[in-house]
Amino acid sequence: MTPLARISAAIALLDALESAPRRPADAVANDFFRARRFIGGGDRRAIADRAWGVVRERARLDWHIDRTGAAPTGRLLMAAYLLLVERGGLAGVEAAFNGSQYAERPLTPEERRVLAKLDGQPLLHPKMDEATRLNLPEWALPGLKARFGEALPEAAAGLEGSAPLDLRVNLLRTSREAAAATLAAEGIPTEPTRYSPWGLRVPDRRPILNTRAFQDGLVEIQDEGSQLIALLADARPGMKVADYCAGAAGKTLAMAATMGNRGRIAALDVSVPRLTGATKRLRRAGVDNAETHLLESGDRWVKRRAATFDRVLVDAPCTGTGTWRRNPDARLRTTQEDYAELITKQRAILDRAASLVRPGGKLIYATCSVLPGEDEEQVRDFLDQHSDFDALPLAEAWADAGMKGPAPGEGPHMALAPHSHGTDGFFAAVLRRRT
Ligand SMILES: C[S@@+](CC[C@H](N)C(=O)[O-])C[C@H]1O[C@@H](n2cnc3c(N)ncnc32)[C@H](O)[C@@H]1O
Repeated sequence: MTPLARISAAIALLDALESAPRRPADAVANDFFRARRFIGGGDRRAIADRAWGVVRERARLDWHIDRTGAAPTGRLLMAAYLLLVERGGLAGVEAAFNGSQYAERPLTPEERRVLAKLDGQPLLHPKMDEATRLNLPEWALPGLKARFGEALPEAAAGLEGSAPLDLRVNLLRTSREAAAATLAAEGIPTEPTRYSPWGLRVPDRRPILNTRAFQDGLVEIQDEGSQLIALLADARPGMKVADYCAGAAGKTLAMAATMGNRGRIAALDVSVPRLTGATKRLRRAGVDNAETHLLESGDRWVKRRAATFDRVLVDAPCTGTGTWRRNPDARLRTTQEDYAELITKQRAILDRAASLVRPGGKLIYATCSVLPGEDEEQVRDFLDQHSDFDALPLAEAWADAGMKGPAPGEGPHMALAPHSHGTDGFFAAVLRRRT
């Protein structure tokens, strides 16, 4: 593909995203490329990079375009991106939209008028409101301010950065050192992660899905923060563990490893496709102490097993604000209403899951959100309603899990963020049932 054809295809992808505003962008992009199998790998990457670039900067580009009185079409967004982000100059944009074969048709007089107004403006305009300047949705701003205070600009920049590729070594199959050596022999250098004893970071995000190490189940892709949640669960050999909201079993796998494949894990979820994915991953990783169960309405599974689990991990559905750098479209898609609905849902899930914990057992509540409303405020409300549970200070939960070094933070709970920990934004609270 020529460079101009790639720009044109990126605009077509933006239009496809725009026509499915509630669908996750990566699902739309997968469909887009599946319908265009003639596009090769290098072209795909170039097209997706440009389209994601626009998605990342969408709020700021909208702000600029809105001031000219125009509507943000795919073509205008791309042209504004080339102008304001790539700083290609007006002549460069005209050249990209030159109407030659496979290139975009020339700019219309109206598009030219808009772009002439944007030409020379800084992307971060002094008149921009705080939310747009920081690239944060209005609905999340109060919560983010409460979480980060003075450090908000730094934290917002962290949530915009590019995410590293982290691997969790499958201790059922190998050691961290041996996995690193296997990957190095396949041309993938890695570094040990800062906090997780099982983690390897791939510094330049090389593709690893075709490596032997991955295909043989020696490593799984999992952000270091996510690994730490599984670690705090402190699941030990012989225990009975429930992974409530198990999804595709990311944390089930990690807990199976700390349990040395001994004891039982129930991986529970309401989604059939996710549990199907979980079953495949468990097999590939050689886990044989876990079973999946689909939670359905009217299901008596939870009731029948009340107060019988040593550990219950609730990895609750959330706004995903902590993973915005991986899913830049989520900050555009999620609304205030979604946020309110999720808070209600999290409360119900936590209540139900808590009934599974035996006296003396631990309940771990986790999200990939950095908003206190989904995190410590949920924990506080839960503890107000459940006098039989106490919060375990992070340092104690960390030590319980066999960790010698300092815990990743000083607060009562674990609150990770890209700018402070180099991980995605995650929250975890460890609660112990007394009676
Ligand atoms: C954050 S994701 C879990 C990710 C997973 N633990 C992992 O590490 O890969 C949240 C999950 O909660 C599930 N979920 C949503 N509502 C639920 C409910 N009422 N009960 C149990 N699981 C639910 C979703 O299907 C989704 O898989």
